[in-house]
Amino acid sequence: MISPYDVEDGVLTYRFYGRKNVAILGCPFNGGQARSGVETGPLHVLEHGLEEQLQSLDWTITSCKNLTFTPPASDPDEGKLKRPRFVSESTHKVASEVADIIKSGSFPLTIGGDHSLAIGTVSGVFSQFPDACLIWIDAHADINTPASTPSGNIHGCPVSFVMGLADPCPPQFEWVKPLLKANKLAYIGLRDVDSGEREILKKHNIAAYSMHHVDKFGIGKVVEMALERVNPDGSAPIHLSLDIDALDPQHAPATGTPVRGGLSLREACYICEALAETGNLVSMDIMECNPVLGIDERSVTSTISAACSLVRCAMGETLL
Ligand SMILES: NC(=[NH2+])NCCC[C@H](N)C(=O)O
Ligand SMILES: [Mn+2]
Ligand SMILES: [Mn+2]
Repeated sequence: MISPYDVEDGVLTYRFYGRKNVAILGCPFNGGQARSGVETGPLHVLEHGLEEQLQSLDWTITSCKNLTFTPPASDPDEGKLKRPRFVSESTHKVASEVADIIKSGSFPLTIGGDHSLAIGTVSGVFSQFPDACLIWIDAHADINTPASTPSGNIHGCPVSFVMGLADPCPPQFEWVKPLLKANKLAYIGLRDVDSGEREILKKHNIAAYSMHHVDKFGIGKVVEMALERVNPDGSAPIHLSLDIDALDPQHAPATGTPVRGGLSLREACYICEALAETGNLVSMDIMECNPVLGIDERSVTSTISAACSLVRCAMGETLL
């Protein structure tokens, strides 16, 4: 049984908040990887009408702001890591914004930008909800360490940073606390995992459901198993970090590191709905939409509208 949920007059309860207040945090940031354009993701998602869509789901938008990120004048590589200062300073800012949003009683909805931003969102959420768990929906595990990263792109490393696996911790990231424990993390949608990452997943016995598991068990069972692993008694707050490349490129082609054989739109929607159903969702990231990489108007629109659909599902749409 998936953890119980409260439905009152057909409206989902978000039990860690008194009312349905959401603060949208646009993060036009691209420093965690090499392809420009991902910084325009938030603008496209908002122009698609996300605010109105959330309002029609009875959410009050308490704030909607875009952060600004300015690259430092000098930012030499730290070992293999590229743009360590830019990523560190930017994600530090995101962490404090997310923490402030939660303190003010709103649900932080963070729109990226590349997935290195999750260093900030996870740090912010776990500073306020120390017993939270993290559901990471992605083609990639993003758990490379500074030693294992094949690319040096920090968007492939955020999970290792928030778990404190980077040893030694790069000096730029000393502010990041190891708030995430291995038994509080579950992945769904994996299909492009580096060999170093595979070792880390095994060593720490992290709940990782790949596309193979989705095919084998079906998405309903996979979500149930994932929640059972990270939230066995159903009481923990949940942060959802969603990389749009978890979707099959058929549905979300405009992204920097697409991988074939991904989640159908319905499977991804189902994950979001099931998490909403728990009533325990406290925060969500939607990352890695890169409109510049769409080959035509249609591929951009399908990517952005998929992102908006997933947000709406997590914010209670289909159960209303
Ligand atoms: N957030 C993402 N799209 N990450 C892709 C990571 C790709 C690869 N594993 C790397 O470390 O570079
Ligand atoms: Mn990815
Ligand atoms: Mn990712």
